[in-house]
Amino acid sequence: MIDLDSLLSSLWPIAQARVPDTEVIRIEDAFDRVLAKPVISGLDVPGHDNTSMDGYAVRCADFLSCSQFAVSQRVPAGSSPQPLEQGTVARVFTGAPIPEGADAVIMQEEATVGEDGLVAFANLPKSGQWIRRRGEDIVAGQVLVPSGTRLNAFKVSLIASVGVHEVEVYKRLKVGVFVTGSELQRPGQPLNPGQIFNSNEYVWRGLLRAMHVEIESLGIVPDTLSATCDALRKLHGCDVVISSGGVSVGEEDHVKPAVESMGTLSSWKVASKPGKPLAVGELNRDDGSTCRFFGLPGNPVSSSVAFLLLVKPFIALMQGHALEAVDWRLRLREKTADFDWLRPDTRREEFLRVRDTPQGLTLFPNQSSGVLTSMDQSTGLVRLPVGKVVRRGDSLSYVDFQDLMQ
Ligand SMILES: Nc1nc2c(c(=O)[nH]1)N[C@H]1C(S)=C(S)[C@@H](COP(=O)(O)OP(=O)(O)OC[C@H]3O[C@@H](n4cnc5c(N)ncnc54)[C@H](O)[C@@H]3O)O[C@H]1N2
Ligand code: MOO
Repeated sequence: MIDLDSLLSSLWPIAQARVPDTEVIRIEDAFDRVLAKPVISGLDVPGHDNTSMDGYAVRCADFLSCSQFAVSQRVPAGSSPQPLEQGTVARVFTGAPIPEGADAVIMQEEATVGEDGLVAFANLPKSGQWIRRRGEDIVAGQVLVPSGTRLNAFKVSLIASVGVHEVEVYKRLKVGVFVTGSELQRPGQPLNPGQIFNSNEYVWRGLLRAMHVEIESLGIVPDTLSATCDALRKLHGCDVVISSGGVSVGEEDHVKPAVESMGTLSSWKVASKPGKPLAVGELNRDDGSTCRFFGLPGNPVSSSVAFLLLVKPFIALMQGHALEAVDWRLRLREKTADFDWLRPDTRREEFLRVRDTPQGLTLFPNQSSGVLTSMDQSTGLVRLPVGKVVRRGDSLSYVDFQDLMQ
């Protein structure tokens, strides 16, 4: 039996060593993806000086000698103006380019057009007023979005604003999942005697979705060696494969032999409660490459805890996230126990489901690894060293589910 710290230390470098593939995709498809190559603007935005108001483009110096002006040209947005004739003004509309020679815009609300068509203005213009300058938003050559950025709506819009329609992003990780157990039934289907519903898969699905990975699920796989081997063969093209159940020592537990027949099993027992039977290994592909495999225990709490402590951080590291952001051991905080725990496990460290309250940590009354409500009703886990007796008032290491799930 390997201790959890040793297992994590052996796994993290494997995840970090991954060189991610990239692909070029259209910006319409780029939301939530991570840029592999920076987007550099090829142009200035705005591309020309333009007016931010409907009104008149003027030359301030003309106001020294004139008080009424002829309108020498009309410039809608999207047109290309002539240089401004001396002593005249140009009718301009929001977004229109400023004619060469003009150096201010006067809003039309401040203008009066006489019967003779000449325009007079209520106020003298200030040089530069109501002109949006070329490049005031973005300049050509500027790194608009650096690589490593997850693209949200604003960033994709920014990329579109400089006319780029394709971006190079990291390929999404593909995670294959299946659950083993002939007793399992899909939610929504009638339960036959002795059957239970598959709930484990939904913890993974929820957490994997937030990690923006691609999920390929085979759903429920019967407890036979051939069905388990088939499932592994179908999924071994994925980056990571996760299963639950069938990793203990019973005759119905086929995951270990199935993995051994298709690759290697590096460990299958962790000194952790819950989550002791845990098959960690790799599956060989035909081209000589391998795929990571995690066979989690079937018990719902064991499967959830093993996923949170081990699989989720592993995948996050593969995605290029920093170790400091991923390793939950750095999020452990000292909190006071508001409970006694007098019969600790003498061979495995324990992760107790607790609630963080103003009085201290309270213990969920049923710590059985089959009791899924203990996850839902708790706020986090206490990490207890092997054999540790807890008395009310003791200081304990606590990690919040928010930190584990984010
Ligand atoms: N003789 C021994 N028996 C067991 C040991 C042991 O060391 N010696 N370890 C126990 C521990 S600890 C755990 S954890 C479980 C793990 O067993 P498996 O991974 O082989 O899981 P199963 O037997 O297939 O299932 C266990 C339990 O969980 C339920 N289950 C399974 N899959 C799902 C699912 N997708 N959704 C909801 N519930 C699921 C299943 O019906 C069983 O009740 O082994 C102990 N036994
Ligand atoms: O380790 Mo099992 O995961 O305790 O129930």
